[in-house]
Amino acid sequence: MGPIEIIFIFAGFLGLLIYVFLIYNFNYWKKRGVEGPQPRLLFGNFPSMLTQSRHIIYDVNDIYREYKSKERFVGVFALRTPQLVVLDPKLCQEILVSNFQSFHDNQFARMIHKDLDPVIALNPFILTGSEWKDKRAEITPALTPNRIKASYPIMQKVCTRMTEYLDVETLKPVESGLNAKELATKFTTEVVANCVYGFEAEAFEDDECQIRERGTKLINQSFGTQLYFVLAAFLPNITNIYRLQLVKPESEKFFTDLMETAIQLRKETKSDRIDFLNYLLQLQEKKHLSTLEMAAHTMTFFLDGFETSSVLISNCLHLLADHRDIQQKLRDEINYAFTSKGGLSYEKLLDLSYLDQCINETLRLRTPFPSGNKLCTESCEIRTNKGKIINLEKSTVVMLPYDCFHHDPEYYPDPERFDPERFSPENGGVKKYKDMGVFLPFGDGPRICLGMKFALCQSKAAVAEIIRNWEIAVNPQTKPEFVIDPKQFLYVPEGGTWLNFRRITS
Ligand code: HEM
Repeated sequence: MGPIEIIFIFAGFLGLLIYVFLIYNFNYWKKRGVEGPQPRLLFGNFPSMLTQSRHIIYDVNDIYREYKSKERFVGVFALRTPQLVVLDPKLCQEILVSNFQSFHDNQFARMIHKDLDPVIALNPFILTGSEWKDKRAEITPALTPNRIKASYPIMQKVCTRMTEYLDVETLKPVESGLNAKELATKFTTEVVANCVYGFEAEAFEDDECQIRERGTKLINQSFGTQLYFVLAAFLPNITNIYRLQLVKPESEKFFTDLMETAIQLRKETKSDRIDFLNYLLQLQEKKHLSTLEMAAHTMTFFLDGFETSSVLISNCLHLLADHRDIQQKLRDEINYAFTSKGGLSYEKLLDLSYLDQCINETLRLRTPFPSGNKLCTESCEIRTNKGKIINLEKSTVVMLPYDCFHHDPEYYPDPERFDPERFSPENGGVKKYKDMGVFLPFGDGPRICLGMKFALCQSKAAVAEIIRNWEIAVNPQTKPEFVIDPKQFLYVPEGGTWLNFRRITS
């Protein structure tokens, strides 16, 4: 046998091995009697994970629509790894709330290692088991309604700064309009920097604002990291064998230095502002936290807080710009509550029922986190539609497709329509949908979003400020159809949201 033949035989053998490796798991769900779509070689049931030709939630929606009338859940393959997709909101509620002890961790926890990435590993979203419980309890008092109320004057100041910024920007002869997401991110960066670090980020003054840039690029997005995530989808155990540092060392240093400066400044100025930093300093004294631990706490606020809320704000502005009648109705409500002396007080802001409806309808239609991926932490039994009991193995990833529930005509008639009336008090308000388990923008149960009230407050403050002062319209540069950007994890449109602003008050 010559060398060419040997190479051919070797290549054929290797090809066969890879083929067997890719498909040998594909009968995993069949063996257990769980229905589901046929996986494709290499791609499994979520081809978009590899091709990135569309956002993965579109693949999930296709499966949901095909199976939801037949099954409570289906077995799928993320490339080659078995996962369960929940189709029944009642089962979703069980996983999030009543059977929480069997699903208390997030899948993402597998990817992060405390010794390598301490600034993000202490985020409650990442933490697992009792460590999660302790850190969540530690951070919860920082986000009580009283503390949010105390931060509201800061938000109002940032609102004024945003209007000044818009006054200047809208004078510029730019045909493309303004990028709503950019505007919203400037706003949330400034609010979070002020509330967390106690100083200004100068996000409106500086297009290359350091805090924002560093925050957005905190997780290394190199080709190597992306490859690691894809490999982890093929071979989940790789995260135990080869551990990758996700945060660049210079970014970690930037945020710990920032924390040190913030602490020093607060001690020097002896400010008694009841903000997040004030709470952290009390916590540091009580629990002797290191600067790194303090920085990790601020990262929780920062990472979870600025991007998600800016997605909500920009999507809400987009929908309002597209529905001028709803925009005007909202403006009337805001103007009625606004007084020239006190502006829009915290209590009044939270009392604006139509604003609340518009925000909830945006969260339904364009859910920033379109799904939740939970880990089965303790094997348990789940029941199929026909009453058959399936034993779910420990470590199985369970996908909760929030976006699919939010777009299901069975729960929301004419689901693609932006209709804030769905959430009116006369129609049962948001409670009706929460009770049905079909309104989940913030998740539910013991792990429900910790910053929900803060997020709603800052988002409402920004939307109210803009709608009161500006008439907004969609600029033609915005794509007519909202297609989620496949390269983003959150719900943002391809091509961005571009809006025209016309001043109505001076
Ligand atoms: C519109 C804005 C936001 C949305 C849509 C959102 C959504 C979510 C969702 C879906 C989860 C997962 C819940 C689950 O596991 O079931 C979550 C968790 C979390 N969020 Fe938010 N979030 C937002 C803003 C914020 C803000 C402003 C903060 C901090 C100030 C924050 C802090 C957290 C934390 C710490 C967790 C982890 C909770 C835990 O695992 O115990 N979020 N959020």
